Amino acid sequence: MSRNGVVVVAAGKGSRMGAPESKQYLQLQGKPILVHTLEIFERTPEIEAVVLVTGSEDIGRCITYVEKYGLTKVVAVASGGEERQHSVRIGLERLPEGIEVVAVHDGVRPFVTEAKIAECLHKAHEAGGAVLAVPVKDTIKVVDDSGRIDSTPDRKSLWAVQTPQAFRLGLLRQAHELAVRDGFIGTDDAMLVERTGHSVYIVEGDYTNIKITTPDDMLLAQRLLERTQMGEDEPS
Ligand SMILES: Nc1ccn([C@@H]2O[C@H](COP(=O)(O)OP(=O)(O)OP(=O)(O)O)[C@@H](O)[C@H]2O)c(=O)n1
Ligand SMILES: C[C@](O)(CO)[C@H](O)COP(=O)(O)O
Repeated sequence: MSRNGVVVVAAGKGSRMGAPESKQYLQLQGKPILVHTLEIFERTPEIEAVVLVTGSEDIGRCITYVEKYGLTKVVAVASGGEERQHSVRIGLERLPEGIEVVAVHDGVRPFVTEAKIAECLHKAHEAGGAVLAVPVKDTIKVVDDSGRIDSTPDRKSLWAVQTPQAFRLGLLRQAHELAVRDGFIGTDDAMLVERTGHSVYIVEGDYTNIKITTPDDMLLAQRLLERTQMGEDEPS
């Protein structure tokens, strides 16, 4: 059996949510968003170890959640960095020996499915790097600083990427080292791996795998959770 781990990053401040506390700790049906996310990885048989990265002030409550919710796969709770990329790098250092493929997942994406996690891991074993993504539905414009539309890229080639993003561990570590060397900060891990020249592949995901970012997303998340619990439609 292949050995896979996940780094769940949850050290952000949630400024766009504008809530009194970081959004990963907001409650959805009586449980923090982050716990909903961690429970999915707990249930996913392909995942052996979970490293949770959070704010230094939240380490204590995360350890309490690990015990309270029986999150037996969590092997470390680490203190994150200034940017998401720094938090990922810190998490990579806390994985157990022998992990071959690591997934990186946002703590605020609580609707990813076990099946999509498995598909992403499988593709990363095969190709080195794979990310969940969905085809863009809107027409996208490139706009300059004055608000004038500069161009309209062909939608056929545009995908909105999500997490998990899975990579062979050595490759992702090398990509992070290169980014540090060059002073490069990216908004996802695939960007760092792309810079190494290694190919990263898309695995088609679900539109329901949202990143809870703004207050509107909380309303949607509530409805998605109800739907999941009622065993309604398949994810879209
Ligand atoms: N220094 C950081 C910044 C972000 N994250 C995590 O990365 C994920 C995606 O980031 P985002 O949605 O941008 O979260 P925030 O940075 O918290 O939000 P905002 O940009 O609105 O402040 C979140 O789970 C967040 O906690 C992190 O671990 N460390
Ligand atoms: C990694 C990510 O969730 C992929 O969509 C996204 O890039 C995170 O970006 P953010 O700026 O931290 O929201």
